[in-house]
Amino acid sequence: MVNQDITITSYEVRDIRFPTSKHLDGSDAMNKDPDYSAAYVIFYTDSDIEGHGMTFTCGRGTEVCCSAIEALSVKFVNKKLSELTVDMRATHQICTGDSQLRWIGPEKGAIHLATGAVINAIWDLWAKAEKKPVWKLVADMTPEQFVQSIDFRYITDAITPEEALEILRENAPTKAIREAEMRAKGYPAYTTSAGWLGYSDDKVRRLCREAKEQGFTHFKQKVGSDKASDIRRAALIRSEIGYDSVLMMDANQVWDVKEAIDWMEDLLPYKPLFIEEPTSPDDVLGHATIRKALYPRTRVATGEHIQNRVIFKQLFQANAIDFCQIDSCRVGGVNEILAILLMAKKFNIPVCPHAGGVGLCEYVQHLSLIDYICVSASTEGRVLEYVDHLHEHFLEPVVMNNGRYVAPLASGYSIQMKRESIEDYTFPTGKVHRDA
Ligand SMILES: C[C@H](O)[C@@H](O)[C@@H](O)[C@H](O)C(=O)O
Ligand SMILES: [Mg+2]
Repeated sequence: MVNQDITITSYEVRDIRFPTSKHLDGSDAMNKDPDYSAAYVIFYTDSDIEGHGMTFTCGRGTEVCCSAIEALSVKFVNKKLSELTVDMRATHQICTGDSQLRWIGPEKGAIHLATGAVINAIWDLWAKAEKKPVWKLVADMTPEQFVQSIDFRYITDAITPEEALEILRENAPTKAIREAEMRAKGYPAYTTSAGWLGYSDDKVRRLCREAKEQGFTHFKQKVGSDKASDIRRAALIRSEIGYDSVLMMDANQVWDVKEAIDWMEDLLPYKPLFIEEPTSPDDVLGHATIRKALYPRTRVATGEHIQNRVIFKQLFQANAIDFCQIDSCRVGGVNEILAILLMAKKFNIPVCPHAGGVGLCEYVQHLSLIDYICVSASTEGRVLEYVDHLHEHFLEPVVMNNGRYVAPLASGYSIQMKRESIEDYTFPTGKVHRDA
């Protein structure tokens, strides 16, 4: 493969922060004032192709992820791209299997967020070398190549490589039909940006109206800070979107298990499709208890803080969730996502990725296309999150049309930021921070 005859020569890591807390964009009951940020990495090569990747953070702490990215990136210098892509499972394990770094995980927290950035940058590099978007690179893989990129350690009690192959082989003959459909129609989305907790009622009302006009039929509301205000806000949103549209609710981990059930009882009249992150992301059995108490009056969703495939496995095994919200860089990048998509398919749980923040929409559009074309072969009950912030900083920002993501066609993982944005928002030396 001539395309891949390139070698990584160096890397650059940047701490990039956007002052979104100024207008409370992205605010919720737990994250009251996020500054949407990226721990960002660029792999340079001996050609003009660069691999870009990032992991999403909320401001303070981005420097910790940058340090972890440095620790991992150095391991890729002098590697040939072909040497990395020939065995993507082994490439993933360069990050997750380091015999010393592993101690500060394993496969969780800042070091795993860093793995997400680094592995995603390698996929970006590979896809650019092959002149394909990442989703198409994966959609063109044989079932064997797809499975070869996954680390099945710790999940074979839920799905074996053979079972994974069976799923992919069954879908392979019809992949082209679904690909054509996605190119023509795009992937259905829902919006969160109308319902941030820190927005005034008037602003929420206006944003709901605008989103409806743009074709959205699914809306997410932030809850969990003050029950009376949640009830008032739910009534307000319902009055704007009606009961033909779908309302979701997101508590961002604020409640204890019993508190979650009691609080939601009072919000059920507004018919939320699901309650997202009702409690700690590590509490598998707590999610199962909440689900048992509320199902089917509402359902349970989680994923943006689920640290790895093992916890997703347990959530599936324990019947703890109804919607699986993979996060493109919370877990260790594309490889681990593929494992989670396959498990979700086996347990018949729809995948509705977490997006928003900065860069997450750009990433996850690829993942939902992979899910539909190769794995789930269904869009039923599936919507991909959309948040209308910071897209202007990307070279190839997401494109929405009538409440759907338009399939991205540019090479790579759509995550490359404009050089000017990288410079201006680098913390603390960039122009935006110096002038603040
Ligand atoms: C801090 C962030 O904006 C979160 O509120 C956001 O990721 C949210 O949970 C979501 O589901 O989009
Ligand atoms: Mg959320």
